[in-house]
Amino acid sequence: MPHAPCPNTKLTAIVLAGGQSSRMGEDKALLKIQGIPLLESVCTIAQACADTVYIVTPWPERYQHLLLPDCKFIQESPSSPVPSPQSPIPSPQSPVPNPQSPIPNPQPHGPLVGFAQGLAQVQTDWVLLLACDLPKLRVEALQEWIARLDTVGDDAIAALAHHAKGWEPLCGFYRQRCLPQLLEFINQGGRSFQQWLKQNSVQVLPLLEPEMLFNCNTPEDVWKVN
Ligand SMILES: Nc1nc2c(ncn2[C@@H]2O[C@H](COP(=O)(O)OP(=O)(O)OP(=O)(O)O)[C@@H](O)[C@H]2O)c(=O)[nH]1
Ligand SMILES: [Mg+2]
Repeated sequence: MPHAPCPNTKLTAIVLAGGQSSRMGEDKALLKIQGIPLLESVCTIAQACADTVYIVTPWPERYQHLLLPDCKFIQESPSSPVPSPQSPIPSPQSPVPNPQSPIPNPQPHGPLVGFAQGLAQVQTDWVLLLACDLPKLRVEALQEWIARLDTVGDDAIAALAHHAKGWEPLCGFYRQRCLPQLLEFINQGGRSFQQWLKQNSVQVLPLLEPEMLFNCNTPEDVWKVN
């Protein structure tokens, strides 16, 4: 049953779907978990939490057949890592390439650059960033986090869960106004979320349901959830 959107939440969601899925050996976004492609389930949850959902990917044509009502594709630009006045990234409304045309397979820049290209389109103060490989996401847990955003200190650029390996960057919240410093970090060659976050103030979100962050990277991971 679809969840009702959070009232009064001016939030945008960005779902990243441009990874190589090299450990999985097939595109994780299309992988069916309990019969539903992962990208579809993650976007359904994103829509229950946010007013606008963007999917950042270099290959939107791959996902056109999925049930993604009202999600907007942002086609990741392969030639320019970050948006600049000379090379604006296409607007989310711009037509996606004809599926009949040859499928480009550019080398992706990695999730940090994908995120920056998405963030450049965002109009709300806060953004929920999600990987597309999170089969155990829960709307209620995300909504609990959303309810805390009003209390996040002004100096924090993000509100994220923290675990033994560091911040969980691909299931959490960022302030839109962090874009200039993110672009600066990327322009200096930075590509690591953890390195970028180390340079900034980040608020910790309580991780009440650690299993929610389980991400499906290998075929063995799929057996655990299917
Ligand atoms: N838009 C975009 N998303 C990316 C890019 N690289 C990774 N992602 C996404 O980031 C999330 C986490 O990616 P990983 O779990 O590291 O997966 P991956 O890079 O696809 O897989 P591996 O090749 O096995 O590391 C997934 O949602 C990926 O689709 C990128 O260059 N662009
Ligand atoms: Mg992963």
